[in-house]
Amino acid sequence: MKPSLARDQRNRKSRKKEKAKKKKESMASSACTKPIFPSSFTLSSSSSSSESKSKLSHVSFIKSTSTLPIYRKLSHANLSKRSLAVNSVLKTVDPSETSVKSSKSENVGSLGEKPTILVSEKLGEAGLEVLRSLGHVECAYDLSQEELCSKISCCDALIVRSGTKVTREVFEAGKGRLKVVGRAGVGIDNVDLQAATEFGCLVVNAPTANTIAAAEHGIALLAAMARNIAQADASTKAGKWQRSKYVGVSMVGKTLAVMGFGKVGSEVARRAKGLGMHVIAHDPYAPADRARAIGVDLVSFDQAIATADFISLHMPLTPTTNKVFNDDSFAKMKKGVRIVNVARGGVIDEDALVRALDSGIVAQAALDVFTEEPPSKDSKLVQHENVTVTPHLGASTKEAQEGVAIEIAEAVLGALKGELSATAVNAPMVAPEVLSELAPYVVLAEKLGRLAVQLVSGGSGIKSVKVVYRSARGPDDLDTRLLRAMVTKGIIEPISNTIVNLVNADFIAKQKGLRISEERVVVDSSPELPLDSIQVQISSVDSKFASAVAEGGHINIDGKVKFGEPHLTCVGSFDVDVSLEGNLILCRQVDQPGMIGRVGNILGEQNVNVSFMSVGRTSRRKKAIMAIGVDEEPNKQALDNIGAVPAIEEFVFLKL
Ligand SMILES: NC(=O)C1=CN([C@@H]2O[C@H](COP(=O)(O)OP(=O)(O)OC[C@H]3O[C@@H](n4cnc5c(N)ncnc54)[C@H](O)[C@@H]3O)[C@@H](O)[C@H]2O)C=CC1
Ligand SMILES: O=C(O)C(=O)COP(=O)(O)O
Repeated sequence: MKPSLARDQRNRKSRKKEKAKKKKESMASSACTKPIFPSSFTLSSSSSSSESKSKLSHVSFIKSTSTLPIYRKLSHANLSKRSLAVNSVLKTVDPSETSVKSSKSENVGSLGEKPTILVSEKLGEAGLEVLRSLGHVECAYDLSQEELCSKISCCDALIVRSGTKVTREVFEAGKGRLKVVGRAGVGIDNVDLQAATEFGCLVVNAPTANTIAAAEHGIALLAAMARNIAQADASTKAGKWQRSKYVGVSMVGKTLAVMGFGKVGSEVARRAKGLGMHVIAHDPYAPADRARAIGVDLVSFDQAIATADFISLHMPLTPTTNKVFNDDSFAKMKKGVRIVNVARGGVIDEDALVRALDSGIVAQAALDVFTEEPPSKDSKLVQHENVTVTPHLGASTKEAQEGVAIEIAEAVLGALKGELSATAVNAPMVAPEVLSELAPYVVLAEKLGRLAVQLVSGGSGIKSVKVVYRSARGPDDLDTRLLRAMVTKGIIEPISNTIVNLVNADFIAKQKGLRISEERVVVDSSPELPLDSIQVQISSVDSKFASAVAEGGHINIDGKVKFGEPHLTCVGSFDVDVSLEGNLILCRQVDQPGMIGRVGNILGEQNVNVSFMSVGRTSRRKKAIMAIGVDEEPNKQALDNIGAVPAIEEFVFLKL
């Protein structure tokens, strides 16, 4: 079987331009109660493959759920090197909720209409300025949960620090509009990540800018605690002169156990070494060579707490670390141990700590963080005479706050533009160079998914989908997460009202009982290209177009990227070659002269423009498949007339 030639390519480019212009004119804009972004976009390479490969600034977005594509050019002037514009798989707006007004979006670059960004806690001015350059910024602090839920429905992004609880209710209230939550700092324990993922909302944080501030605060608390600085200060200000009461302990030569040897933990360790301390660390995930490089021994949890004179906590609050310091662990500690916590209050059982302080197991504690913030005024822990406290000041230096604000502002704006951020917390991170070369295949993957699902006959529940990637590259040399997400999007969106994106694709597939498996086939093609072809198979379903069912009994379609454009190259076991744009009619007929003309005439009579046509056949004068690309949707009459052509055995109309 040989694919026959595509025709009518001459005017393709000019038609495309016209379409793009039309779409621009009818672009959506927003009111407060309406989401401002057009519905789900997918990445499309620009019309020439060389353009799309060389620069992502040539990448445009196509609104693919509608027959009216919207093209936009991305401005990359301010893109952070750590993130890259790829796609709008992060856009979560429900098409049914999108308002369409005449466009004001010409002057707002790739963001279209200005997004609304709610900042619910104090953020450095430098970051606010970055945000204001592209969005409407509303700073509203100390909101109650109800107030936050009410405001969020009008917001595209929310920026928080540690004081805002971004609960499931908040995501529910922001559904259809809220696309990104930015945590201006490290710890994301105040954000319900599961809910964020379910609602397709990206969560990004600013993980690096406050590391030093937190480490310095840890060291400050360590030294202040060892020398009773806070207590002595209060006593002296109260008119006392208690020199013998506030005799401290030395740090030099003492053992410090750093619990959590990540960014902050290792900076604390480095500084403690400078103070002449012997530093050990516990972190089940930290590489031993990094510890060795700083002169730190990695030890077990029990070993760390049993040998330390000082313990400094730097692990995140997770279900595993929740109250990991409890009666049991205090009982294993060296009597008279001193504890610093600049991580999270929740890693300590605070009642158990009070008991350990009272019994003398713990001589002193210095705490920046609490289970409940602010802690109650009569908290026994806060009031304990051997406890030094600060009100969650670890990240609060001018430098850190400025850095964090800029870091989060860039990440949030990037996410709103459809970029994948290097600081995404609930989405896979795909390297920029990988994204760049996968861009045209992203479009292909979604279109194949969208086509395949339309070939399933109504009533057949889809349970199992297989995506086969043919590539000259080895399986480890191809990151397919993005492609799998796009196939999932293509399959699920036409048959449900769920918007699928990179954040929620796997979750939504699982929730709908859809098993998406992947297979890599190494083929003898150019390793320069990431992929030769993508095949989507849907098994155990009936098809409304029997010819789409391949020998194995599953619906089968293949596609390739040709000249930067997605092409359908196989339907069932018939080879075709048709560009995946506009709409598609697939006909199976007896292979005989005049078929193209007859169908073409029927469409022409109804003013339906044919963009491509391709015929694949089993053998001469036997069965053939005709794939016809059409710009407009044929009316019922045209479709009935096609069906009435005697040689046509079956046909199907598919929207791309
Ligand atoms: N008080 C404050 O203002 C600040 C507090 N923080 C807190 O400090 C924490 C650490 O921050 P970074 O060092 O930047 O994060 P990080 O992610 O670089 O380091 C955390 C480390 O904890 C380790 N870890 C995870 N589970 C563990 C366990 N069960 N036992 C021991 N180690 C475990 C991880 O492997 C990782 O190496 C954050 O999660 C945040 O809660 C961070 C900045 C400021
Ligand atoms: O970055 C972190 O994890 C912090 O705890 C800092 O919190 P903050 O932004 O100061 O409320």
